[in-house]
Amino acid sequence: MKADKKMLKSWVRQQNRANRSATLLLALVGMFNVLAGMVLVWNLAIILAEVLAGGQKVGMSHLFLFILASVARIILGYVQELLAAASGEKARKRLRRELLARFFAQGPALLRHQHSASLAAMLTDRVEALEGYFARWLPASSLWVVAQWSVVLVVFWQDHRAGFILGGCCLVLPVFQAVFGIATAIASRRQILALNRLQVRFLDRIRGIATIVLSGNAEKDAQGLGQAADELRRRTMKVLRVAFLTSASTDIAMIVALVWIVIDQRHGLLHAGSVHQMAGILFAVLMVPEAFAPFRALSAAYQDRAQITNSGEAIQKLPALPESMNQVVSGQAVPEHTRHGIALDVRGVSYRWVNDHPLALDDVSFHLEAGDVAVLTGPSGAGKSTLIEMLLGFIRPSQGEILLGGADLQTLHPSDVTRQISWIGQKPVIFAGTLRDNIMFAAPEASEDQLRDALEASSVRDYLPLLPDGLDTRLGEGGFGLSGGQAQRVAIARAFLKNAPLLIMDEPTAHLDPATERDILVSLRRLLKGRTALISTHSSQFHTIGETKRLIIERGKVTVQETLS
Ligand SMILES: Nc1ncnc2c1ncn2[C@@H]1O[C@H](COP(=O)(O)OP(=O)(O)OP(=O)(O)O)[C@@H](O)[C@H]1O
Repeated sequence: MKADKKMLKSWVRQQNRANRSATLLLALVGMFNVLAGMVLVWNLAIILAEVLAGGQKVGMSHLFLFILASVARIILGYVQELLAAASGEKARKRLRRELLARFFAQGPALLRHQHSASLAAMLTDRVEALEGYFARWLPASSLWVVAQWSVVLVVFWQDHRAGFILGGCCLVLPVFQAVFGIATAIASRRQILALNRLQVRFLDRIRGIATIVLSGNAEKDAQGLGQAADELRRRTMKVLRVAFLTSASTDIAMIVALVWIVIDQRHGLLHAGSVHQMAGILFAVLMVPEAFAPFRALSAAYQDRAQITNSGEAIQKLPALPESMNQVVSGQAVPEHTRHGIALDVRGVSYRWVNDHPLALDDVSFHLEAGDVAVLTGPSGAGKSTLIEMLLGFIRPSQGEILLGGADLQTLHPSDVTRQISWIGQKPVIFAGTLRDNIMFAAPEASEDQLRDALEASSVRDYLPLLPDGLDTRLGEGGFGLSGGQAQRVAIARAFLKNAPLLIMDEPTAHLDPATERDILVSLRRLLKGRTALISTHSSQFHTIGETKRLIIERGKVTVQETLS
């Protein structure tokens, strides 16, 4: 728990450092704004004193300085807004890049312990909610003490008694900050948790809409959703109430300072000996709101501060980037492959998902020569998917090593690993976009000739006439749907285009009927030529695909390892 807090603090410090120059620039502009405010109020006080003294001509220089300071404040305020928006946007872009890198480095393993709705919300809502932290909280927190106490000092220099009163009232503000700050942090954290619960619940319901309707539970489920939405509403109202109380307490302190100074200075106000004396008292009174403005900006951004802790905690739960992603290994080995494929060596590999649970992989060893086609079978839960995730580089062995083309997977940059491997899973992901986009996604730089060959070899060409716009038909959410077999051919076409020397497949025909499976096997046979392959499957049809090795895995151990002639 303590270690988590330490990590969170260091992450927040790292974010603050990354935004330091923008924060300092904003604070500097804010300080100029405060100085312009002093010039404005001083000249206004003199003009008012001259008018109140009766009949005296208003000095043109004071009027000019008053207008100049007013225009300067408008311009500085505008510049502040622009800089704040730019600073918030830059920080959000940086965070999204960091998050995406972590998501991609983890791959599918991430979805085993995080809900996809939480991940989507983290990348969108949570990062968006940090805008205020970078754009408002950081500049306000670095400016408020300096800005507020320079106003108090200037008032003190003009009128000692008024300066003392103003300073005294300002001293109670940190107490309010401590009390309401804790309350805001708690309320805001509860609001985020309620929002997350609603998002997860909502996405689950949308995905399972058919199951819910067919089970006759639609109304009950809608009530559940309504309750979750109501909880979020209550939590949000609580955050707003605390924010209102913080703002009201600052206003009370300001009114007390104002009334106190006016009562204390009433004799001077009514019987001032000179315009200068009257201007001094008016200046002290008019500067009261200016003295409280920096704290008001700070308390308005207090909710934003709570967001960084909430988001930071969620981001910290994500696994860190693998070290090889952050460092450039000089002189690192490069995997070697031949025109037959690439060699794969798995040596004494073990892995445990959860401490105290049995090993998911227990001292697994096997060797594939370039061009070998290994069919991996075993009962459910034996460790096939765990092995595949490890070969794809998403998880790392706790013991043993994996050599790809003679190079240790651990020492390779993840992009070097992915270049060597094509992966075909049970259900390929079809993105919203055209069929062409979906296939070219594997190799965006591929030529039209290469695309044509991939369409031919994968048999995608066979169903093109059935699609309304052929290759340009829009697929995915809101687009045209593909059957399981057609979608799997898209995955095979991607693998042809990528042309990687190692093919890894995880039950590529699991959801297909026997006839479609046979068709897919024809395309896969073509794909296997000149490549090494490891195919995890429950289907006996794969024993006819040109298998050269047979591996059986049970309870995390390779129990059978045969080389076939
Ligand atoms: N994220 C995880 N957290 C904890 N345990 C896990 C996790 N993923 C897998 N396991 C466990 O590891 C073991 C191997 O699971 P794995 O998914 O690799 O089996 P499999 O052979 O691919 O099964 P199937 O054929 O059903 O897909 C199982 O006991 C499983 O419960």
